[in-house]
Amino acid sequence: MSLLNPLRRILCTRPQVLALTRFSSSYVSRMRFLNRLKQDDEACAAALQDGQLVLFHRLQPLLQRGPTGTFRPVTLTCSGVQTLLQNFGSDGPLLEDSILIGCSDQNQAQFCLDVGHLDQAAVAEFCAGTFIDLRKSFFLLPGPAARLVAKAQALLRWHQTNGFCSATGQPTHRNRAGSQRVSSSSSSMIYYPKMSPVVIVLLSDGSRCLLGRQASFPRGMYSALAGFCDMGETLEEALHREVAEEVGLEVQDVSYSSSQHWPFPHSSFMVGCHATVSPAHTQLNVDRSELEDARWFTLEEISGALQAGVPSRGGPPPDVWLPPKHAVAHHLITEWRDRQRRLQASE
Ligand SMILES: NC(=O)C1=CN([C@@H]2O[C@H](COP(=O)(O)OP(=O)(O)OC[C@H]3O[C@@H](n4cnc5c(N)ncnc54)[C@H](O)[C@@H]3O)[C@@H](O)[C@H]2O)C=CC1
Ligand SMILES: [Mg+2]
Repeated sequence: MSLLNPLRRILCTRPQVLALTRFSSSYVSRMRFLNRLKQDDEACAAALQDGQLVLFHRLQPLLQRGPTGTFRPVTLTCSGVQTLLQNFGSDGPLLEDSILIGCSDQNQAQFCLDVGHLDQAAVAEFCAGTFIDLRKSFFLLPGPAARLVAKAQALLRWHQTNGFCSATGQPTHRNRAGSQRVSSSSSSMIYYPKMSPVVIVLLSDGSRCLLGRQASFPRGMYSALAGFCDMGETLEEALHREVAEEVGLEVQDVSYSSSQHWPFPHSSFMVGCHATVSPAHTQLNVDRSELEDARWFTLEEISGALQAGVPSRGGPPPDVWLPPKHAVAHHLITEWRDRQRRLQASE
């Protein structure tokens, strides 16, 4: 099979002019465009014809190393995917399984498609890319691309596991964009993709911050405390409860920092907060069934660990290292370090 010619035809090498680019390229126009595609199946089908597609194979995204050595998702045109499917003897309707995931800066609708029924190595070779496990991909890709493939994989997974109505057992059917599924029974129940809310908190006693590790974490990695919100709880209640359960402390002030969609293992909505405990009450009582260890860390220790970064594979990991850049835990720890430095400088 000749690689280069089909490749040239199928890869999106430059932005295409869209019928729908009559909108201005502003953020508001893009968001309204996307919202319309979720509601209007015909408009969505038309946008797919001019859209970009990111391929997955059994939930692994197809990546490619760019000229500067950085990874990026392989992006194909609609006709490119059709060519690929024909080449591999797959029939046309599969393209309709694609799911809307976003809109490029050039107002081009972005979709994802899982070709898990095709030969993985052959598709990868055809597209001059590699299918890479999502956890690895997430940290190889730059931020916006990492978020896009994480969202895509979460949606693909949700569709693959929500084919039936949980009330009646009848099949569910998706809309064109893949933003919902409706039960085919008389109940017409509508299902939307789900995320589990998780609160993640960096505790400070004024001069130190608290990090913990679960036995399942990679060796030596410490992170901020996190926990799933229970039904009926506010975020603040979940935060107070998780800290009490995991390390036996009572939290004082809480402030919101930032949030992120976390695809591992099953789509959590992480809400990142800072909180304080009284310097007089910092004695830990760690629940060893939840955490293998939890400790207070000084500014020097945190600064050093941030500076050292994530250990490379192969050699023995350091005693303590911190979550990588794309994790909200990393963001919280960096914010704390910067705030402590400012405080020290102003003293
Ligand atoms: N992005 C980031 O920076 C970080 C993300 N995380 C993520 O936060 C999440 C929660 O942290 P944990 O300390 O594990 O939570 P956790 O302290 O609530 O303990 C997990 C346990 O909670 C129970 N649970 C209750 N509701 C659940 C639900 N909706 N889904 C799954 N389990 C549920 C299960 O028994 C599970 O074993 C994890 O998925 C982890 O990957 C954790 C640290 C850093
Ligand atoms: Mg926890």
